[in-house]
Amino acid sequence: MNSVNEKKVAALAAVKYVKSGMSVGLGTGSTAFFMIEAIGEMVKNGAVIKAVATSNETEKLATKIGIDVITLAEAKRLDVTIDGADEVDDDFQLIKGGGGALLREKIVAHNSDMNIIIADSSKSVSKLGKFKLPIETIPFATKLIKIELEEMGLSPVQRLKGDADYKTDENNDIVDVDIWNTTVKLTDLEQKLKTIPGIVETGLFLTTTNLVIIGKGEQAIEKRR
Ligand SMILES: O=C[C@H](O)[C@H](O)[C@H](O)COP(=O)(O)O
Repeated sequence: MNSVNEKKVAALAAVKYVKSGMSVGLGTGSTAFFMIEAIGEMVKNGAVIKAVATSNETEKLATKIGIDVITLAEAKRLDVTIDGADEVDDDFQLIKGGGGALLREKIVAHNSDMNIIIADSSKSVSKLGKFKLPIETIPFATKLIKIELEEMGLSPVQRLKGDADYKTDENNDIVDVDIWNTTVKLTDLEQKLKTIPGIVETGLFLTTTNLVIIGKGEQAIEKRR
């Protein structure tokens, strides 16, 4: 079975945790797409769902299919958030932000009672870091941050869109770094990166995930923290 179908299998298994009356965080990306579609179906069938979107792209899609999108301030707290990941390890640690949505995703995850990560089997890894770690930076500081990241041995590359700098929904830059060979513990690395002024957020999600659902063939494999 190809990864697209595995994404759908995982997404549909996750949507079973969504009940009418809940406030739901909607993730971003090609796996989250199937979850948003399925929640749209629930709404069509009468479920009352209030949703907070983790990106402009997700907001557009959710609104188009009739999901009531509210602000995080209006929701205050979310019952559950369902989101994808670029990599997930056996300790429920993630790399996210391949699609540039890591900042809002991390804020929404932080404000959710339950966080479910959905992914196809290719995203499940024993060690994070084959996927480059996205770091969101303030444009004023990006060039100098890149120098610091270079000195840390992280081989930073600023993300581009065509010939121009890639911009996030918050109009920030993304610098992708290579953490595969880093000897620093991920929690320490995260802490260190966050002390550099101008780094807004990293795509390391180390503590927020409660449940991982991996689509493997026709099966949805659930792993609870
Ligand atoms: O910025 C994007 C998000 O973190 C996505 O959830 C992540 O990149 C996974 O996306 P996809 O499901 O398309 O592989």
